[in-house]
Amino acid sequence: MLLYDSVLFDLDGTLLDTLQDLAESTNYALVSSGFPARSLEEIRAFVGNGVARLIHLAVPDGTSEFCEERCLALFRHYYLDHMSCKTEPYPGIRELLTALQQSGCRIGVVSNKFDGAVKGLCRQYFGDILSVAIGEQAGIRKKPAPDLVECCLQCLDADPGRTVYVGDSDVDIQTAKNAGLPCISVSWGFRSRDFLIEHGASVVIPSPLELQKLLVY
Ligand SMILES: O=C(O)COP(=O)(O)O
Repeated sequence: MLLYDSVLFDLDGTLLDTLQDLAESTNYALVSSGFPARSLEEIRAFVGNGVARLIHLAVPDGTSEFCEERCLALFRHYYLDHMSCKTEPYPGIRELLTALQQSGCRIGVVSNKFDGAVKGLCRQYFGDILSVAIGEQAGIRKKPAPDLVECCLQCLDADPGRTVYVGDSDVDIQTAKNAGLPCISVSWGFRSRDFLIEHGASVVIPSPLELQKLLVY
């Protein structure tokens, strides 16, 4: 039995631990641009609002728009070639997705990462378990605007009244709210349980196995 007929997942920090590859690509772009590298913890805090925002926060204050754009282009190019070097699904995620799929759940992914990388990573790690994976693209506002979620609901032909959103960040809590969906926050990703509660999380789940027990029973 399913608690919800459809589940929309965030990608980075929720399904996949992408932090090492994001950090290495960011530091490649920074150092190639003559800027100092950033620590893993700094980069963890910068992720969640798309790669343009990540690079904007990572470059030194006062960097010109031209240099920031060039750094972003270096990042994108390098990341596409290195995005699955150290990236892995969190333990228990494949089992969770398989259990949902076998129970007939519609599963979508909604990410602020650029669309090409989102589709590539989802194909590589989850094959056809996921029905739809949507990332940042021209003409659709990023999360926390509800646009990507609405697009995903449409592609899945999902009933919003029977759908839940699952994510690891404050951006995800706000996105679910803006889209009118219930939100399950998860604390195995890039943000702590305390941070999520401070940012309005009503349900925080500590592991994919616990989430599986909640969603499939
Ligand atoms: O690129 C990012 O900021 C990460 O995006 P996500 O957490 O929405 O998957």
